Amino acid sequence: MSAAGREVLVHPDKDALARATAERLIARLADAQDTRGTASVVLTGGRNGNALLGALASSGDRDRIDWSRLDVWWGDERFLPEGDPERNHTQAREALLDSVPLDPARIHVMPPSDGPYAGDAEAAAEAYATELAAAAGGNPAKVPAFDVLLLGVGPDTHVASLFPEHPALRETERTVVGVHAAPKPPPTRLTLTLPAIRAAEEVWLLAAGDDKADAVALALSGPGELQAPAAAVRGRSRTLWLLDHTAASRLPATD
Ligand SMILES: O=C1O[C@H](COP(=O)(O)O)[C@@H](O)[C@H](O)[C@H]1O
Repeated sequence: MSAAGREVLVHPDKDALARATAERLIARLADAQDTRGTASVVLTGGRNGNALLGALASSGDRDRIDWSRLDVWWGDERFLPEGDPERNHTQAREALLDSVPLDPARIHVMPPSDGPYAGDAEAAAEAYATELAAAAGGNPAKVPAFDVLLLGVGPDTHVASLFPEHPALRETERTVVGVHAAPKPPPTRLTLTLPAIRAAEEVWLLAAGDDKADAVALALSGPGELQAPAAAVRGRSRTLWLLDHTAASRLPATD
């Protein structure tokens, strides 16, 4: 199925979606490493992102990825103290990162709220932007050309921490910004901006379950970008919507 340049793949249920996406990601990252020596992935938080990481951890193929040559970044983070169970980093560690031999220097965590940027989300965002720019290798986008950037889709169509009608969505210069008064807790967050997301080679959006069906239908119906952030993201070479049957159930029927 294709919707305005996007590919839409539908899996039977949430578990099948997580397993199939894990295998797809292993193949994509291993291929990048065969070609270039290294690979990069941008992780998402949320239920589907964590289910994917769990499926990666339990895949028999997982060591086709050379974990020591993988750069791991985040698309957004909840601005909370280090180790807080609601931080996307904490959840990713539990689901996958603590069980694979990653190079600690290649795990690029967004700063917590209790470190050197205590309580200052703007300073934390700037620090992450600096880290991205240092790894960009001359890319004018000031971020690396990520091989795969993963995004969960919220029930309101938010992706990363870009919420409908929020100021962060209008950002055209900075690659990372602080988000304040987010409609989903916690209210303070850090997020990649649209220009940073659109610098990725491939963007993969994940959605499963009935509470995502309206968001998926809206985002793929050609809405305004401020109204539906999920409609505003795309990869340079590929934009892939990876859904389960329930999340896809309100899309228009195709022949
Ligand atoms: O808060 C967040 O939510 C979104 C979507 O999460 P889900 O549980 O509704 O799938 C997630 O993509 C984002 O990274 C996270 O910070």
